[in-house]
Amino acid sequence: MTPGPAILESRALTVRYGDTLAVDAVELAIMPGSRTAIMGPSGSGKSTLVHALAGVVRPDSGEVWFEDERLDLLSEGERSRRRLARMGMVFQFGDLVPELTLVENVMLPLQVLGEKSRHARARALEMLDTLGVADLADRRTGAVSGGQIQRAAVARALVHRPAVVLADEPTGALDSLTAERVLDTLVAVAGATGAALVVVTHDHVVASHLDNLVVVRDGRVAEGAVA
Ligand SMILES: Nc1ncnc2c1ncn2[C@@H]1O[C@H](COP(=O)(O)OP(=O)(O)OP(=O)(O)O)[C@@H](O)[C@H]1O
Repeated sequence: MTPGPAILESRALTVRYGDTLAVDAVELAIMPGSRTAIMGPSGSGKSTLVHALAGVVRPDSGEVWFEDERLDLLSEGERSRRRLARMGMVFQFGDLVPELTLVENVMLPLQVLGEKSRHARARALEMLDTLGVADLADRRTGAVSGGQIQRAAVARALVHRPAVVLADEPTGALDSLTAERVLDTLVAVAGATGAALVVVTHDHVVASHLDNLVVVRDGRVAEGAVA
């Protein structure tokens, strides 16, 4: 099969955990620069789907295409390199390294890509500034708020200008006002860098900031709609 115009695409993607069919023959196409919400009941397979799209979880069958390449056929090391270089990930609790400062965390993707420390630091500070937390750059995660950690996590996910940002409940641990602000910034910065955005969420307010809605039920895409 030839790859389509999507930047990230699954074909008959299936993931099992033992007897549990977590993702069941999912067909999903993420277009460049698009903004997609993935919603559905707890345990319906949203996280597993996103992790399989990111190449973290290898499918039992089916295909994952990323930038015209079969991600699922690559070795773990190659998948990890593609992910670090071309994807950004944001999780519910930020997932920053607590021993590092915010700026050191945001520098990580650039350093993995071989950028010199001085340049990486300058770009990381710029991105933290865009997210409104540059003044906290030299603090560790223990000394800032949850909303500020999520801003730094968004900065880390976008600093290397990835093609796609995959976010799994990125604002799930925040109060609704902070969540909305973080999400607004995520959408704006992803838009400015041209990254496609895929956000798993339980929150209809969060989904309303995005353009496409994918509903997952029992591991299947139940519905795809353009808001
Ligand atoms: N590591 C694992 N080992 C075994 N089963 C798992 C594992 N991870 C997920 N599952 C199962 O796979 C199914 C899908 O889980 P998944 O976490 O993808 O759902 P979800 O829609 O993201 O749920 P939630 O909204 O509660 O985070 C569930 O039945 C879950 O119990």
